[in-house]
Amino acid sequence: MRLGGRLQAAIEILTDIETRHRPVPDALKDWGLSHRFAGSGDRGAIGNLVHDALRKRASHGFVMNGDTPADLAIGVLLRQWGVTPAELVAELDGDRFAPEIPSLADLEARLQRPLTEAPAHVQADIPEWIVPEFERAFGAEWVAEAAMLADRPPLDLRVNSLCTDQASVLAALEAPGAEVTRLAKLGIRVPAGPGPARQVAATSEVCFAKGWFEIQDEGSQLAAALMGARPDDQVLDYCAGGGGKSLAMAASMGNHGQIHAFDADRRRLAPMVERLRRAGVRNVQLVERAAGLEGLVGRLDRVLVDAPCTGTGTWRRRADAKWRLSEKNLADRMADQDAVLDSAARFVRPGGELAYVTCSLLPSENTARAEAFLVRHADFEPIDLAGRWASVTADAAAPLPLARKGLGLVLSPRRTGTDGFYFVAFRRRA
Ligand SMILES: C[S@@+](CC[C@H](N)C(=O)[O-])C[C@H]1O[C@@H](n2cnc3c(N)ncnc32)[C@H](O)[C@@H]1O
Repeated sequence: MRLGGRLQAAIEILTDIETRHRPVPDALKDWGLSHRFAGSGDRGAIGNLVHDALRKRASHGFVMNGDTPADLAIGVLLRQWGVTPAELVAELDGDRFAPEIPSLADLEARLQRPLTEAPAHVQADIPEWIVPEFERAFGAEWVAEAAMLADRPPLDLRVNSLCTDQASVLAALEAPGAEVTRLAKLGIRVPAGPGPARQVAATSEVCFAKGWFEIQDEGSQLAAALMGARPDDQVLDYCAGGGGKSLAMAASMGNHGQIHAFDADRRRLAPMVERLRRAGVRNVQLVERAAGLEGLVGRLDRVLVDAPCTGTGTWRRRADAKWRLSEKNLADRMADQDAVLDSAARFVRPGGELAYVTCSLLPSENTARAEAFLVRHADFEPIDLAGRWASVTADAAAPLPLARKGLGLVLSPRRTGTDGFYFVAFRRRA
């Protein structure tokens, strides 16, 4: 396919997402099924156009003076992929599969509009209603922090220390630019390529099938490491989902001790069966029903609450979620977070630890929930994380990413080069 066909495809998919409220992966998949002639390079390029358009929907809309799917997709080419208006017009000329585009003079005029004239939330590419949360989280830095959530993310892998090491995975992978992560000790980062470049299909590699690595953002790897799980610990992963953090902790515990992996929605645990097998993990036990946890009340060394959240820290990967999030969603998640923390706290033994993690950057879901928990649970106290941060990070000079106000650590693309995560831990008084 030529550029015109790819552009037209992206416009159709963006229209589908907008008008039928379709999740991006579903819309891309449907398009692929009904256009089987498109090769993998075309699909990769079209996927990049769609994701990039959604990541920077507000700023593309401002500069292009319109936010139709065509405006956004053309905005990606001109503002992010380095295509000049003259090149675009010349490339699409005579291409019968290309969409109608504005004239060269019109495109050039639009690009004259400086983004610095846009309202701050447009420069930051976030919904306006959420600005106070970002201001509380980052003070004067909030626009720069939010804007980096609109960049294309890298692909991060966590090397499975139960069967190999970083050097072996790096040698086995055919991934241009892959290197060890700066902070996580077992991570490998494959940077995002430019423009139409396809992301490496890491899960198609033989070494993936052999269990050598998992796909896991560096921030998630750090959150799991900050749990500080030791080989003989009894651990509860109370919101285990597909098991990303259980798998990481299992490896750091050297397959010793025990991790009880629970999720209120037991169907979410299902993929873990295959992941555990592939990784050679033997110290994780799936708990499919809440009743199965009753014998563990007051007995666990460490309990992890990887809470349901708005996912604002992962907006680079799920840009459509950014524009769909509502104040009601946020309020619902906050209520879930209080409830899940209260339920999980019962399982911590005296002297044991409770960790609370979100992949959000909003203080309402992070520091505010941690502080509200301590008000409700006088038998817990916050843990100083400075020593633990120093021990789990590969770069001894990496500054402790303390929350701007209040308890806990805040990771973000700008602070730590990772997805956005919040981590706080409490000790139950003995
Ligand atoms: C952020 S995801 C977990 C991701 C997972 N820990 C990982 O690292 O791959 C949050 C999970 O919490 C679960 N959840 C929501 N409410 C819950 C509750 N009240 N009790 C336990 N799990 C809950 C959801 O089903 C979801 O799987």
